[in-house]
Amino acid sequence: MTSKPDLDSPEAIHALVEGFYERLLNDPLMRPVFMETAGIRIEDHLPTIEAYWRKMLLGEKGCYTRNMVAKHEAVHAKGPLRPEHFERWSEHFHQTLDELFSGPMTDRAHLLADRILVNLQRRLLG
Ligand code: HEM
Repeated sequence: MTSKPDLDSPEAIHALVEGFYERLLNDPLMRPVFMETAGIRIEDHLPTIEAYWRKMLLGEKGCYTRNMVAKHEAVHAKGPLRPEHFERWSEHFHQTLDELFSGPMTDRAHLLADRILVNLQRRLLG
């Protein structure tokens, strides 16, 4: 068995985001939230998500400075997010991580995602 790399570089984060969004956008529950409700432009959105994770995991400063909660509040106002969206987001995120990476930074990404998701869900759904 070949060991997997850790999620410890911008290149690794790029691969994570590509793999994660491939799953999200092929999922009939999740795709409409991104493509219809929010109407994202993939070519703008994916670099934003990468910047967010570079900030969170690599501590890169200045790359992501927006208010991500407000962004989700705006999506939720246009088309309500439900508990199953949060569950599915989480499944895809953790599965992508497990498939591609392992190591201390990968563990940290699993933990961070859980923590942020719980907070976001509480803010949006109460
Ligand atoms: C139910 C679960 C989630 C759904 C359906 C969801 C969906 C979305 C959508 C549609 C956008 C695009 C907003 C826009 O540009 O109008 C977005 C942006 C974003 N999401 Fe999520 N999201 C979820 C959970 C999360 C979680 C748990 C995180 C972090 C761990 C996260 C991080 C981000 C970030 C950083 C952005 C970029 C915001 C910006 O443009 O500055 N999302 N999300």
